Amino acid sequence: MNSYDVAIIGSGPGGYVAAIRCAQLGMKTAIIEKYPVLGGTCLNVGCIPSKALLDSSHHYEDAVKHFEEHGIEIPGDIKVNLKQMIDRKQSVVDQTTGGIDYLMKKNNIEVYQGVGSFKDATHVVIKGEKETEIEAKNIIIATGSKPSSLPFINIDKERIITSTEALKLTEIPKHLIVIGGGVIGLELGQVYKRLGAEVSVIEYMDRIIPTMDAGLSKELSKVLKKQKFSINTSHRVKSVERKGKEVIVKADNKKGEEVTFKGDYCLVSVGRRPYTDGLNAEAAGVKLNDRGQVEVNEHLQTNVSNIYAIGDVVKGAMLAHKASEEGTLVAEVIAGQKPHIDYNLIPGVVYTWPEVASVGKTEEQLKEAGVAYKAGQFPMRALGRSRASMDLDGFVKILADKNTDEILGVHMIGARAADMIAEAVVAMEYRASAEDISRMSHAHPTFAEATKEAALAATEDRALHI
Ligand SMILES: Cc1cc2nc3c(=O)[nH]c(=O)nc-3n(C[C@H](O)[C@H](O)[C@H](O)COP(=O)(O)OP(=O)(O)OC[C@H]3O[C@@H](n4cnc5c(N)ncnc54)[C@H](O)[C@@H]3O)c2cc1C
Ligand SMILES: NC(=O)c1ccc[n+]([C@@H]2O[C@H](COP(=O)([O-])OP(=O)(O)OC[C@H]3O[C@@H](n4cnc5c(N)ncnc54)[C@H](O)[C@@H]3O)[C@@H](O)[C@H]2O)c1
Repeated sequence: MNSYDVAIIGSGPGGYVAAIRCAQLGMKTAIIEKYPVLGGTCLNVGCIPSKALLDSSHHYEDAVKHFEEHGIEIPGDIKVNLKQMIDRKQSVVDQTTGGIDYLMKKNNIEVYQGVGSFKDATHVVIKGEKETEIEAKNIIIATGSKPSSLPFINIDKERIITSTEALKLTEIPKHLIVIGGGVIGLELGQVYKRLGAEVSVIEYMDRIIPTMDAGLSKELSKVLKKQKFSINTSHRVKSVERKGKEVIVKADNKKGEEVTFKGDYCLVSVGRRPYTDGLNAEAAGVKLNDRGQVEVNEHLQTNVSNIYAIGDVVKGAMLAHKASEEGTLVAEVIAGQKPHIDYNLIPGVVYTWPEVASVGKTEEQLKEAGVAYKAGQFPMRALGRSRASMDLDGFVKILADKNTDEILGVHMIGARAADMIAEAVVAMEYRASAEDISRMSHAHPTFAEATKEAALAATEDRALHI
């Protein structure tokens, strides 16, 4: 039987990063993945394919709506070739997952294909083409998550679908009904909206992206409505029914009135659930909590001391970069180091256009905690860079401690906010004040100038260009 210092179950951004870090630290490492392709949700049916489709559909929308204004004329009709778009997405995925194969080989990590199932706290049985058993001193559970649904919905994967099917449709929906106005619903809703679908979003809470700063929800809602999205907040979905090619969704609005939505596809994007099916965690004595997550302490150690868990299968934000940070942390803990993750500084991004990005506390959280704070906000439309590219929507908002000026949260919506948020993460990591950012030179013309201007506004209400 093969023995390892560490065996990792699951090869998503949590598992494969943990494997690389373990190998870098000199540990004999194995990784077990149930699918023939490495990379997990993020690389195969998550982050990467969704961004590939967002990019393609963005190009199409630009060509149809904005090229003429830029002085670019395309003779004849501009058409979508959905098959080519989906094929390109798949080739991006294939290149990316191929890169993980290369990294496993480069780091001498043994890859096992099959479902990993605990036999006991130091042995895992791998049920693939043949059954193999391995032994490991330490085991990391990185089994991720799966889409969740509502009890009365039958996901048929044809017309009533999850994100996985939405990434490989063979036709553009005429009317896509999206249940859940969170990250997946809005990103994939925007893909099909740009390609010509009518899109209706049904959200249970009183605003879309309800966990982010309310200012961001409001601005994104405004922009999406301008893009002709139908946004229906405070709606409680009560039935989803398929009749041939039609999907009928019934919901109660805020007043308790029944509202009926009729479309040809319905995307269910109401969150994801931790995935431990087939893992046989009980054989190792590993405890799950009542939400189905693997229970861990601050070192991401389970109740069994040599078994750790990371990523979507444990508490916290279900984000690829959070999973990867946890993978690194656990590898270093096993190696006897004392790493640390500041969860407050894990940024969150929604890749709609305009992009939405956040780090730290929201205004709602600061108010609830009774923290005295000041806010500085700067609109993207006041930037030369925004006018040059015609990306006028959005703003950057900086929240800083009223007394010390330390930055407590940064919330932005606008072109390239996903990349711009990195400056805020660095600043907060070093406990910068708003004045620190306001005194740093930001290249002109860039979208990042909005961050400096928001910092000036937060420091002394002295933004320059407004
Ligand atoms: C449509 C979509 C878009 C997303 N976009 C983003 C984004 O832009 N940015 C971002 O940060 N996050 C994004 N996410 C979330 C991101 O994909 C997850 O947070 C991330 O993949 C979690 O990583 P993980 O390693 O914990 O688990 P996963 O990536 O889910 O990987 C778990 C792996 O474990 C395997 N596995 C499970 N059980 C077993 C077993 N018993 N034996 C062997 N293998 C097993 C699974 O097959 C899977 O490959 C997106 C998600 C979706 C669905
Ligand atoms: N850009 C990114 O980082 C990215 C992209 C996609 C997915 N993800 C991750 O994947 C996970 C799942 O994404 P998601 O969009 O499914 O979840 P989410 O939690 O972002 O959004 C789910 C939405 O559905 C709403 N909802 C819940 N029950 C409902 C109901 N009965 N009726 C109507 N609305 C309801 C919620 O209020 C919420 O707004 C998220 O945790 C997210 O972090 C991240």
